[in-house]
This record gives sequence, C-alpha cells and structure tokens, in this order.
Amino acid sequence: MAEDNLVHSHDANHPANLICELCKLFYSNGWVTGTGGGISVKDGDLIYLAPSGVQKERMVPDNMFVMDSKTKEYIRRPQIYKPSACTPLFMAAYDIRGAGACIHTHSQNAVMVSLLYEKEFKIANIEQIKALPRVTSQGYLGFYDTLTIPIIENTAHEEDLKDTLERAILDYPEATAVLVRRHGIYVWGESVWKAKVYNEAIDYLLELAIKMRQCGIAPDGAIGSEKGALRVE
Ligand SMILES: CSC[C@@H](O)[C@@H](O)C(=O)COP(=O)(O)O
Ligand SMILES: [Zn+2]
Repeated sequence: MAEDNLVHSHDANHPANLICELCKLFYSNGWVTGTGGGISVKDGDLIYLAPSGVQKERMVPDNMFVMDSKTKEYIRRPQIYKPSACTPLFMAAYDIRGAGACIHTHSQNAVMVSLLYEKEFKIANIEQIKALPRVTSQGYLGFYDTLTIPIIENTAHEEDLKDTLERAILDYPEATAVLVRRHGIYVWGESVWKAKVYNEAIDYLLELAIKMRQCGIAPDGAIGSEKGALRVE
C-alpha cells in the first residue's frame, strides 16, 4: 500500500524500526512478555502504534499503525490487526504532556509496588533518582529529592483506564509515570530515548524499593534511618 513508505526505512532511528527494536529489549527484561505492554512513538505530527494482542518482541515495521496526531485519524492501518488497546493511554501522554514517546510495561516490579503502596509510591535519597526529570521545571531530580509516582486502579479493559490515567497526570504535574495496580506502569518522556531512560530508572527504583522494604528499610526514609534495620556496625 502507498502508506508503506511511512514504516519502511533503513534508518535504525525511524519510529517503526525503534518500536520493534525496543520491544525486543523490553521483552528480554520481562516488561512486555505474553503480548502485554508496548511502546508508542511520536514523530512530528505522526504517531506510531503497535498492533493489539501480538507478541511484542516479534513485531516488524510492516505491522505498525500510523495516526495523524492532529486529526486523530489512522493514515496507515494494517487490516489484519487492531491498534493497541493502550492507544487512548498513550494519547493522554501526548495530548496532556506533549510527550514524544510513551512506554507501557507489565513489569513485576511495578505490579509488586502497586500492591505494597496505597495511593502513591515514594522513594528518596538514592543516586538513580537523578535520571528522572523535574517535569514542571528544567533539569533533573537531585540525590536528596523524593520521587513520587501516583497509583491508579486497574479496569477490566485497558482502554477504560483513560479517565483515571488522565486525572492522575493532571493531579501529579511532576510525575513522568503512573502505576496501574495489579497491572503495570505507563512511563513517558520528551523523546523515545528519554522515555526509555526514565522507564529503566523507575524500574530500577521500584525493584530497589521492594528489596529495601523486605529488609525493613523505608524507601522514602531519611538518610541514616536504615541504621535500625539489618545494618551491622
Ligand atoms: C496480556 S494482555 C494485556 C493487554 O490487555 C494490555 O494490558 C496490554 O498491555 C497490551 O495491550 P495490546 O492491545 O496488546 O497492546
Ligand atoms: Zn497492559
């Protein structure tokens, strides 16, 4: 079809190629196994989306949907597939935050944290926090800052998360991610590479927080508060 030139490129950084490459990487981290999760990339006025219900690590550029971000109409629509059920959630990150890419994972670290925390996840005083943006002002969080990620309730169907995800994005203007209880996480960024780094840094911090709690250390505790836990002097 004529629209094939929208997804055929020798450029490794073309969004259709990047979605396939990154989903393989995410699969190897256990983030998009069993068809769950995915990633969408925005390139100018074009939004690239994966098909629904497919093995995300086996996708090829030909499988990609392309949407016009202004009209919200598909300008490339592979007939044998439906677009990802995450599409309305990805759109929330594009429309409300002006994101350049949005990642959705079913990371077990995200699911575990959603079970351990009520309304929001917090972690402080850990070096990896410095990989995350301030969002409402220039620059990145500092070592002494607290990272906060809101948690919303899951719904029976992915697309029904849209309203609560949008509410959380508006209620937490400093957040670059939203956790979905018993489901996973949405992480977005200004570009595909920033979204990738934010997702990696957040997943690291979620995993660390689970381990800290297992050792009786509060992830958002003050420096030194861990002394009462397992530390041997
Ligand atoms: C294991 S099914 C998971 C889906 O319901 C959904 O949560 C998901 O993340 C992927 O949706 P998809 O429509 O395949 O892109
Ligand atoms: Zn999902």
